[in-house]
Amino acid sequence: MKQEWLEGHHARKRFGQNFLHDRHWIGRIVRAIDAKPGDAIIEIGPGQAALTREIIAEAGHETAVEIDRDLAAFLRTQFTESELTLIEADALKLDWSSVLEGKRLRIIGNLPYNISSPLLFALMQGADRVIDQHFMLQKEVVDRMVAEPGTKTYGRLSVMLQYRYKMFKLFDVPPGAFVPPPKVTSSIVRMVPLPVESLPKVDLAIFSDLVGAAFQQRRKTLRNAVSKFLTEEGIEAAGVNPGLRPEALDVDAYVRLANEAARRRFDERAL
Ligand SMILES: C[S@@+](CC[C@H](N)C(=O)[O-])C[C@H]1O[C@@H](n2cnc3c(N)ncnc32)[C@H](O)[C@@H]1O
Repeated sequence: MKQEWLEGHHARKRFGQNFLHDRHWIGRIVRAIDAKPGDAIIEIGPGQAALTREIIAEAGHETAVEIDRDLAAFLRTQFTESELTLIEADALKLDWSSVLEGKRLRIIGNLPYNISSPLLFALMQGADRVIDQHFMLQKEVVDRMVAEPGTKTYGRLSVMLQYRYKMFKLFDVPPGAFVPPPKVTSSIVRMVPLPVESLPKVDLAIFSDLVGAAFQQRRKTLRNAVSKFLTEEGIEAAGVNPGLRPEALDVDAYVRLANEAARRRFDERAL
């Protein structure tokens, strides 16, 4: 019997290592993912294989991205090459569009919390090749991802991700499920990319900049918060009341503002 844990491995803070140890919670997460034989699963940060073992048992194979060399060496002792394809790399520096090429993928991970937002944005690039994503993240981050307009947690992360994915917060996981226990509660989120045909057309760079600017000044009214992009009259032309605060607008309203800003920029250039 191979050892199940890497004895003597000290959890590395810089890699956000909190390993799942509790069978009950591992079981709940694996049931939520519900892998089927032949599913093309990619796991970010397999660590000591708490989820990996179960997923490979169900799907037969998994591709995983791990940054820690010691853990990567350990993982190679646990699985055959036909069970695990291991990419030893920093998930933030990976060219996701090439990794996600071809197959319709299911992405999972108990993510290192320090890189969760940039990683979520990087994965958006390849969302058209993804069936779904299941992640464990800090509860506060998941609350922001799924937040509705008009709430305190609604912000840039909510608007940008809700533009591209339908998201479901599934359940919370307490610190005691991990070794070492993190300081915060975690949550499991399911993200399902919306069909490309259903996405409203928008210039993503302008959309992202405008939404970022709006929420940087979330206490101001829109007329002030997005003044770099649109005049008051421009905001009205997009069908939005300039006296509202940024958190009052839904994703569609931000798309309309970004499109109006893009159109006006284009018209200015054409003059
Ligand atoms: C929170 S631990 C989860 C480990 C394991 N999946 C579990 O549930 O017990 C995060 C894992 O991600 C790895 N990791 C951290 N930063 C990474 C990065 N930039 N790219 C790839 N893996 C990373 C860590 O080494 C660690 O194995």
